[in-house]
Amino acid sequence: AKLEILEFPDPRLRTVAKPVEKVDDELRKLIDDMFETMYDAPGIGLAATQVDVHKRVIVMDLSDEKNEPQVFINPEITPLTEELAPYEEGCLSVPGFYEKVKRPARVMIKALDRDGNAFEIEADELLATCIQHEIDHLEGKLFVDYVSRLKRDRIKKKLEKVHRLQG
Ligand SMILES: O=C(O)C[C@@H](Cc1ccccc1)C(=O)SCC(=O)c1ccccc1
Ligand SMILES: [Zn+2]
Repeated sequence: AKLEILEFPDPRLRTVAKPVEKVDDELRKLIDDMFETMYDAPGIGLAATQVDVHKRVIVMDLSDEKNEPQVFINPEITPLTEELAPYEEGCLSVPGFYEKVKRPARVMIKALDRDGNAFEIEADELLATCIQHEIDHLEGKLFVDYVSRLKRDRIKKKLEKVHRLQG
């Protein structure tokens, strides 16, 4: 089922997600619903926090054909370089706004897959940017936290107005 995506400045987006205890069929149902929600948005990533489920689960698919789904459960990230790479990031929880964010260019990710098996991958380019953006969501952080307060307040005002008009 398609899930509702929370939008900034909803305070629930600031919740710190808890580790997954058990990778079971219930969790796999959530994962499938997250993929359906992400592909429909459309987006290339989605963290459980964004659909108001505060568990450390991320789904991603960077492919053009939308046929390379990736699942990261209880992800742990380690920067592999001090080099920072800039990227014009978007966010399904901050619709219509894009801001340049600098993040470590190469990272190591350790996580569980949808069957609960541990894996480890090295990421660079968009995969590195996106996984760091998603892990931020699990920590209650948003990409707007990296821009000036002035810019963040402008984005907040604009989205609050849109939400008021939506009633
Ligand atoms: O809010 C999210 O986590 C999803 C976000 C992920 C992300 C994109 C770009 C840089 C960092 C993180 C998005 O998917 S925003 C939408 C988007 O970027 C996109 C949508 C369709 C095709 C390609 C990109
Ligand atoms: Zn986001």
